[in-house]
Amino acid sequence: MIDKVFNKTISKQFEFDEEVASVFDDMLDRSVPFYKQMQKLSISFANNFLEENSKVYDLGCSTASTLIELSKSSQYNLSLVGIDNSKAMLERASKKSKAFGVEIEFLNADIFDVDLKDAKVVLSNYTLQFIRPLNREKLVKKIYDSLEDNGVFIFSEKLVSQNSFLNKQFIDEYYSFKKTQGYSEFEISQKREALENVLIPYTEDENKRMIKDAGFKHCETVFKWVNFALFIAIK
Ligand SMILES: Nc1ncnc2c1ncn2[C@@H]1O[C@H](C[S@+](CC[C@H]([NH3+])C(=O)[O-])CC(=O)[O-])[C@@H](O)[C@H]1O
Ligand SMILES: O=C(O)C(=O)Cc1ccccc1
Repeated sequence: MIDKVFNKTISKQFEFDEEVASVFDDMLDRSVPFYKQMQKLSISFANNFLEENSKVYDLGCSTASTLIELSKSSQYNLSLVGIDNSKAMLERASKKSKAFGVEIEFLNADIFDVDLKDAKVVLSNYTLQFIRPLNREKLVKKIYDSLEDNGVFIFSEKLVSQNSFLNKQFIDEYYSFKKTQGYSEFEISQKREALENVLIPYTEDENKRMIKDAGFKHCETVFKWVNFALFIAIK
């Protein structure tokens, strides 16, 4: 379904509710520059670290597109766990994975409440940005502690620039991108307001600092378009 969530006047904060879940794949595809390419890259980097029966967690799995694509691309039988605190998202995820014949264990829970044991790969695309700072740092430490030796954390995030002049250009570029994707100025500004204090982006350096502080030995930016980036962190 086509995303028209912000085509009407909205006074509440952004939520992953039934309405958002029902149009989510279209929303992500049209709102995140190079979303599909970054998803493909996260899958191919993940595949390099996986073997038979490896355990993979997707934190904030939404409708499970990444885990489904990962399973389809892998030569191995994987143990896949998708975690999301939105019931509406997981209902869709469950239907979709059944339709594709992919076995995934779904946990309708807060990421903080789940034990990520035996993790070889932890994926989290565009989800840390919704976790409050301080908690975000704690979560990344928990991911580090849960990963097996040489395990990897692959994540993508919306970014801000440290430089206020460039930051304004980042925002302008992103809004022109959204216009090319068919969103109106009204929809763009409504969504911006709804996301205020809900989506809290870090700079690229802050993300890398957080990863290093948690103990990861290496962190690389794998892909970047203006204010969106994919990172890989190796334990
Ligand atoms: N504390 C939390 N605990 C569990 N889930 C959470 C929490 N906070 C947010 N979520 C969930 O994280 C997901 C973020 S969307 C991820 C896209 C996906 N990775 C994709 O590549 O398709 C990104 C976006 O909408 O920008 C939503 O489904 C939330 O319900
Ligand atoms: O930051 C924005 O304006 C976005 O639209 C990013 C986004 C994409 C999909 C869900 C939530 C936020």
